[in-house]
Amino acid sequence: MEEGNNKKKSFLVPEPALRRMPCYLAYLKIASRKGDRYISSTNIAGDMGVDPTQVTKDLSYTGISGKTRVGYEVEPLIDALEDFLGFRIVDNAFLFGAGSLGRALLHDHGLKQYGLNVVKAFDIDPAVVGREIVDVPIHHIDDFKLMREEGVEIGILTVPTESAQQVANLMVEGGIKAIWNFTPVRIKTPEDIVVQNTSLYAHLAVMFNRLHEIKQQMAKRY
Ligand SMILES: NC(=O)c1ccc[n+]([C@@H]2O[C@H](COP(=O)([O-])OP(=O)(O)OC[C@H]3O[C@@H](n4cnc5c(N)ncnc54)[C@H](O)[C@@H]3O)[C@@H](O)[C@H]2O)c1
Repeated sequence: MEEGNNKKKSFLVPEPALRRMPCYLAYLKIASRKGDRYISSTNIAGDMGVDPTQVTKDLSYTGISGKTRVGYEVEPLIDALEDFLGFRIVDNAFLFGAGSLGRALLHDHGLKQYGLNVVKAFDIDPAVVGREIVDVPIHHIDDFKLMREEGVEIGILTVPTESAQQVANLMVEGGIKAIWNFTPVRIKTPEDIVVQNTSLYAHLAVMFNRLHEIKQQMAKRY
């Protein structure tokens, strides 16, 4: 699924709370479009299938608290969540591996909305090096070191599994401080590097398993 390499380290905000926050944000934006000015943690909890005390605790990390009886003011809470999650500041990033998944990410408009702007991509394939994909130039990986002075600290890793560790090492040497790792390889990095592993297929496996279990339960019932 999605997990970081930071289990040993202690952070102020627990990862599950951070993962729920974008869902609260999306929910609040829908409420805002409907014209709701206030919303209670009970409503949010009921609609999102979360415990109300959990909602209150999660939202307290933004520094905003609800008012008795009326709940949270929707717009300030949206602002606070976006600020807290870093979605309002756009960070530049490099992408490593402009293949099928890398290209799909370059085409995704959502990344920039959520604060991530891919400015360059790196690959080894002569068929893509020198080209642009949605205005993002593709350079040869060997040129990456020359670009370290650009101060980009975030790297997206979408190379084949066999090259994952080697490219991750290059990324770290080149000044990357946070790696969004889409490969299934559990890459090894120095302690001060943030690694976020993401797998669509892990979620797919959970979906298949749940579907299978529900079908079995239904079959037993009837
Ligand atoms: N997390 C997910 O949900 C998910 C989904 C799909 C694929 N993946 C993983 O993402 C990775 C990429 O998958 P894909 O389908 O896009 O593969 P792909 O073969 O289409 O693309 C890989 C790209 O990396 C380039 N590359 C190879 N070695 C390189 C190197 N040393 N430096 C820079 N670029 C290099 C290749 O030329 C190619 O363009 C794989 O590890 C795959 O397992 C993960």
